[in-house]
Parts: sequence; C-alpha cells; structure tokens
Amino acid sequence: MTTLRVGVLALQGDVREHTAALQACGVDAPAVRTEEDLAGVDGLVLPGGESTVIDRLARLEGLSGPLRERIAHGLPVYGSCAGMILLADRLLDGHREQQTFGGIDMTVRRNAFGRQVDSFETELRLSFLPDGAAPVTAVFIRAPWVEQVAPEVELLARVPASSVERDLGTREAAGRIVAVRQGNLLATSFHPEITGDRRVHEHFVEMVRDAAR
Ligand SMILES: NC(=O)CC[C@H](N)C(=O)O
Repeated sequence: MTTLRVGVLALQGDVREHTAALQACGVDAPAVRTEEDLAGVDGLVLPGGESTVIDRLARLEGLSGPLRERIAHGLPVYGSCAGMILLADRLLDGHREQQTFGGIDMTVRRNAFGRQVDSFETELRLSFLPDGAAPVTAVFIRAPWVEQVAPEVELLARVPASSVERDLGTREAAGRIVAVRQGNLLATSFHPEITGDRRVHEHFVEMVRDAAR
C-alpha cells in the first residue's frame, strides 16, 4: 500500500504545525507551493494564517486556478481558520480585493469573533466523534464563523452557549457554526494543529483515504 500524500499549502501561515500533525497521522505531508506540487497530492490542508496573504500569493504563483479545478474534481481539502475562509463560496468582511478558492456553499464572516475577543478557547463537541468521546479543545485566533450554509453542508460543531458566558462574555457568539463538511471539503474556525489532539486531522486523513480508494 502506498503512503497517502496529504500536502500543506505552504505560502503563509502555520504550515509547520499542520505538517507535524499530518505526519503524526502516518501520512506524507509535502509542502505545496506550485502547480506541480499540487498535482502530486491526494489531499490538501489550507493552514491558518492570513487569508488575504494566502489568496494573494496563490494568485501570484498561478495556483488558484489549478486548485479551484482540483477542488471541483473532488480533491479532499481541509481548511482551518484562514483555510476555512479560503474554502467559502461567499465572504463577509473580506479585504477589498480578497478572493477565495471556494468549494463549500457557505457564507463565512472573517474576524467574526474579533470585536469581542481576539482569541479564546473552548471545549467543542464534534459530531463525527463517537458518542461519549471527550470534547475537542478548540483554539480560536481572530477566527471566522459560518453565517449561512446551503442544505448540502453538514454542520459539525457550534459554539456552545455555556462557553460563551464563561469564555466570551457575549451572547453574539452563542450557537455560531464553527465546523462544517461538504463532500470532500472540511473546514473549522479553530486550530486543532496547535493542541496536540490529532482527532480532526485523523478524521481528514480518513476522508482522503476514502476518496483515494
Ligand atoms: N488564525 C487565523 O487563521 C486568522 C484568520 C485571519 N483573521 C484571516 O482573515 O485570514
């Protein structure tokens, strides 16, 4: 059996953390910077960072078009935070000329939690984890939230109201959607790559494995 190749888009952002998380899941995790790199992977992670910068560099490198095409042909992609923004078909509070790769039929609000707090963490239940599994510690850093989704989009997690009172001090964030899946595309507002909990990456690697069968 050949080892799966799950690349990390390595233009800007926390590439190293995602690479380490993927390697811990037992896959090859090559850096993807060019169209040629992209052609060699079975799946791709879009890291957290700054979505405006990643968008601009991807367009400069001529990667945006080929990436959109592979997404349309079913490439499994996981985006965390800035990566979630890049997977959104529609963006609110984007920078003037900002574009996304798209693929998930959703509207994402950039820096949505930013008015209340720049970053926070909370315990989240993710619907793909087995019943009774421990919650995931979700770290949000100038994070987006999902404001609207098409019926095809599966909701995987919302911000629990209890954590809002405790950690955020505002009710505006309660119930906000922060993890979704549509087909082979997975997105989270938070950063599982920095907690040492591999369950989100393991789930994505399983998605890549299923798609490669
Ligand atoms: N931690 C992050 O990835 C932050 C995302 C950032 N606010 C953006 O707009 O891209």
